[in-house]
Amino acid sequence: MQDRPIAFIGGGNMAQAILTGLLAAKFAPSNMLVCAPTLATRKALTTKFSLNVSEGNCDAITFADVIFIAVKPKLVETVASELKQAMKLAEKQPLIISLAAGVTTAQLQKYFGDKSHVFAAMPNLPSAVGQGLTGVVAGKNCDTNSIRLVDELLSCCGKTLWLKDERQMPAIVASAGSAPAYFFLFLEAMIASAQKLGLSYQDAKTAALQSGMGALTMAAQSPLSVVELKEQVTSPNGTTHQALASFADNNLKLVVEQAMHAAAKKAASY
Ligand SMILES: NC(=O)C1=CN([C@@H]2O[C@H](COP(=O)(O)OP(=O)(O)OC[C@H]3O[C@@H](n4cnc5c(N)ncnc54)[C@H](O)[C@@H]3O)[C@@H](O)[C@H]2O)C=CC1
Ligand SMILES: O=C(O)[C@@H]1CCC=N1
Repeated sequence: MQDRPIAFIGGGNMAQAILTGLLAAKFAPSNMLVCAPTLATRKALTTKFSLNVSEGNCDAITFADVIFIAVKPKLVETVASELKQAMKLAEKQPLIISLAAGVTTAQLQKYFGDKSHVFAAMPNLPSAVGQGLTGVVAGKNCDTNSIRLVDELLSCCGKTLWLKDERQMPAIVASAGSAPAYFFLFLEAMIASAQKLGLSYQDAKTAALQSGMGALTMAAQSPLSVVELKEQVTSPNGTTHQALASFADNNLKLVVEQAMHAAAKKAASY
């Protein structure tokens, strides 16, 4: 699998996160092509990863048999019409894996043609460190072998979640695609508060990060529920109780619910 030629349309944040995950899983940079319109991006990518770059998206068709679409959702249709032409000329049906939020397999099938082999995937940024979560749905023409291949590829970047019902995709966008940003925001707020309480930036960051990593590791490994773990931290009328009461007064759960609904609603709007 590691010697398969793979191309990316778009070389931004998400393409680079998946690339980093694949390279860490021993994919050869010489088997990777990134098609990016801006010279600065192409130069940065060659310097950082020593892989192939091209200004023209259609080079992806001759180069690869797996193509990640890593442009903004609104650009997928435009990019697809370019690639569709090249696919016709080359008489090739590469596997198309869209990373675009909210773009469905039915839309992809329409953009790339009825015979195309499309996957709608929703990864997240921790793919770069092998800790990603990718929700994924296969289009109607994808056979067992291509599903297995896509699963193996995405698994190089973390966990995969194959959705039985594509209507769940906005929920995956809200709870995985966008979610790393919620944790970064929470860390940002904790670091700033710890500084106000007297810690240096570095100590505040260490305290927040180590507590976060410790809590997430426990939540992943413990047989106890997150509610039970939370109770283990909370002494009756102690310090944690005061903090949690303040969160409750400010309706943190509702704040989170509203934020995730807003993300899901946006995903369903593309
Ligand atoms: N950033 C994230 O955490 C996640 C992003 N995604 C999805 O990944 C896709 C890309 O997002 P990001 O990487 O964050 O955006 P980005 O803005 O970092 O990267 C997009 C890249 O596409 C390039 N581009 C623009 N027009 C192009 C064209 N016609 N042909 C080829 N390349 C073109 C841009 O130069 C840019 O480098 C989006 O659809 C987004 O929904 C999905 C999950 C997580
Ligand atoms: O913010 C966005 O639209 C993209 C999709 C999920 C994460 N980033």
